Amino acid sequence: MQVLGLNNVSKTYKNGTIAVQQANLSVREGDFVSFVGPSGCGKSTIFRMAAGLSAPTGGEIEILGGSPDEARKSNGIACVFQEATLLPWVSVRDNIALPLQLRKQPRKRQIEEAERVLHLVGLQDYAKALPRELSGGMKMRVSIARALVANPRILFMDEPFGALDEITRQTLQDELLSIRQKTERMTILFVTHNAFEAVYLSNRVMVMTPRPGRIAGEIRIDVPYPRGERFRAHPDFGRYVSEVSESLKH
Ligand SMILES: Nc1ncnc2c1ncn2[C@@H]1O[C@H](COP(=O)(O)OP(=O)(O)OP(=O)(O)O)[C@@H](O)[C@H]1O
Repeated sequence: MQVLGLNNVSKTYKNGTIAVQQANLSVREGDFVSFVGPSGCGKSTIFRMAAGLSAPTGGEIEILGGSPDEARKSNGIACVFQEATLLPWVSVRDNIALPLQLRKQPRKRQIEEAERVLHLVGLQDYAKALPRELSGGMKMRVSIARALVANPRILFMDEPFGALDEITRQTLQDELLSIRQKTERMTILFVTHNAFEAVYLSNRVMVMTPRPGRIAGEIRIDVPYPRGERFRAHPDFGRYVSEVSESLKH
């Protein structure tokens, strides 16, 4: 079942910058789709349009059977960005509960749901901590938990691990795949500069051209989940990474 469709989608900013030109894409439920491409090729712009945060100047976007704005308002989608953007003065649990609080859910439900996703990201012992007491990786886990708290069907992640060291990054990649296994049929769209990360996580890697951004091609990673260290060490992994890296040069 298609959950996201881009039909000739373009975006020209008011200053005349053509950020995205005629992007076409069909994402099926349960896909893990990564976008790779040079800096400034329009990856974030595509995301912002699909997530209803910015309007396209051409073409159509259908998401969860309606418009991006409808999907955002109905909690069907959630976003995670490179910066964790937590409220510094409230506890981890309340940061996570924020989307439910904004939708005026009963307090009891807010706490139950926040506790549920705290377990999912392994931070159950930090419910009462403040963000400043956490490491960068833990802050990102909180940010992911906050995105998951309202059970989105599509999760947009824009370079979520870009600011983390390599070891933390790999740990979080594994945690994300494990969350995905537990979260039935959640679809993930993921922006990264890193070919290794894209191959490890995704079943589809979309390669973008330099500005104006177009989706130049797709590389399918036909390796079943769950994936783990054995995949990272497998010759197929290196081959896929080379294929993605090569396609970025064209
Ligand atoms: N609000 C804006 N107004 C004008 N131009 C913009 C705006 N946002 C982005 N751009 C331009 O659009 C192009 C695409 O930007 P975008 O952030 O989508 O690229 P990106 O591929 O996500 O880049 P990066 O990998 O560096 O994060 C860039 O040339 C950028 O300067």
